[in-house]
Amino acid sequence: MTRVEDGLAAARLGADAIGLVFAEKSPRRVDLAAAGEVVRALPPFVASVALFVNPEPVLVARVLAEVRPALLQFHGEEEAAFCRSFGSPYLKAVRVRPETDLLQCATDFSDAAGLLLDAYAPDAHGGTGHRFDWSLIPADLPLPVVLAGGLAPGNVAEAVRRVRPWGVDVSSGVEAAKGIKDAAKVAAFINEVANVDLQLS
Ligand SMILES: O=C(O)c1ccccc1N[C@@H]1O[C@H](COP(=O)(O)O)[C@@H](O)[C@H]1O
Repeated sequence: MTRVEDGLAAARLGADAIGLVFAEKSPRRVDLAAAGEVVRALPPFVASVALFVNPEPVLVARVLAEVRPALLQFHGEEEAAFCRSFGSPYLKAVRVRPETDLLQCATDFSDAAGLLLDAYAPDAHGGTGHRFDWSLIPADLPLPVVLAGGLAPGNVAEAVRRVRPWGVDVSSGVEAAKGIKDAAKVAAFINEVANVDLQLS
């Protein structure tokens, strides 16, 4: 989210959380002042998540102090000691390809709030709109999974049925333009998730 109105619209439509990108090269990058406005406008119980790619510790510290996100999300090559060094709950993003050992990732980041599983792309750390082969996700991962990567209203129901993640994360699949959300697409996405029949017994 780069705009208060997009954050509020997502919250009203039922999003559990919104993301703020602080990655240097992202077209969705938001500055601290705008991010703070988005977070302060959110209603109760809607979480804010600050995304980073190999950040300088001072940036994370400033974001925590000035924006006060509920969660940190690391999309780069950060190690667990770095992720936990801020004393805030975090998600570790893993870009999945066939050789990725997700059970080892869960061990390495055992104190993470969860693993965010995204598509691997050689030239980007996220926000690519690419999906990955969901069958690469072991059924017995000992951490909550947040599924990301190329999700959109047209495929999220299938993703939820097949992967049964703790949460789903979408960026480019619900945009009108980079950094600008399309409320109709956000509504369609959330509606699809809400209506998945998981046939729980
Ligand atoms: O959105 C970005 O520009 C971005 C940049 C660097 C790291 C992560 C980024 N976005 C996150 O990537 C995943 C997947 O996005 P998409 O739905 O495939 O576009 C998601 O967590 C985004 O928030």
